[in-house]
Amino acid sequence: MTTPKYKRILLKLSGEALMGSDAYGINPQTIAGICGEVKAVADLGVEIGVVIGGGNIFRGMAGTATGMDRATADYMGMLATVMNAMALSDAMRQCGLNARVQSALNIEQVIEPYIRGKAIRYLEEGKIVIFGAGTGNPFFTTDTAAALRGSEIGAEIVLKATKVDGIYTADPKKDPSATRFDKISFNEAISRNLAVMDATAFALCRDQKLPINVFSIFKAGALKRVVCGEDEGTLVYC
Ligand SMILES: Nc1ncnc2c1ncn2[C@@H]1O[C@H](COP(=O)(O)OP(=O)(O)O)[C@@H](O)[C@H]1O
Ligand SMILES: O=c1ccn([C@@H]2O[C@H](COP(=O)(O)OP(=O)(O)O)[C@@H](O)[C@H]2O)c(=O)[nH]1
Repeated sequence: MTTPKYKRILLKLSGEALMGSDAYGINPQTIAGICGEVKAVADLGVEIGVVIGGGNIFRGMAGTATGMDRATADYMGMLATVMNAMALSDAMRQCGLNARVQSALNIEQVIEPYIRGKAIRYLEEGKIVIFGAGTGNPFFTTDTAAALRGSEIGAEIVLKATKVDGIYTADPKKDPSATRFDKISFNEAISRNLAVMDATAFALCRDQKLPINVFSIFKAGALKRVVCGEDEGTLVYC
């Protein structure tokens, strides 16, 4: 059996990863595929915390473009991540995984609040914990929520699952000549202003000495390869 390199991980799934080829929302085949990738890692005995984005439903910055107050738009974005968290937990249940959702915003009739000790207990019991509502604060992103929750639960690494297969010298969607880094230090990633992740998230992980690996969620088996310490995506190190 393959031996995982990490005992506990924090997986950040971008909201847009749930869209598949749709224009917005959640694509059932895509979410089922992602659950399959997560199951392959859970079956190795790895403890998994998940932070889910909301960009497939609502993005705060898009709201402000229409003149909406930034904080109001950000709260709407956080509620979007709650919907994704609920959809993901249900899809996980359908593929035989035991998941719990916790929310950084209080909506007790819908999901339980974020309680760090309880989240850690669930992880120890082998349950997957999905953290909804980001950090619970406007002006932040779910990447920062991943850095925060990853630090809080004592994860050994933050795995950022996204649409690109690593960190490039420039946004590969806009610049076809961009080249991929195998690894990059936090300081270089921050000083190069790489838009793949926000500086707050990079800085928090750097200060907590929590490495990040950026990889493609659409590449079959990539998540398992990262967890097993194989060369996949881009590693951000201290
Ligand atoms: N230097 C870079 N290397 C890799 N991806 C980058 C870079 N700059 C910008 N990106 C973009 O960042 C996105 C990954 O961030 P993510 O949070 O998943 O996306 P979004 O915020 O759009 O949901 C990629 O889809 C890619 O287009
Ligand atoms: O701690 C947080 C996390 C998220 N958001 C809001 O929720 C939206 C969705 O999160 P994000 O853009 O990080 O999702 P992703 O890019 O991963 O799909 C953001 O645009 C913000 O408006 C926020 O205000 N605070």
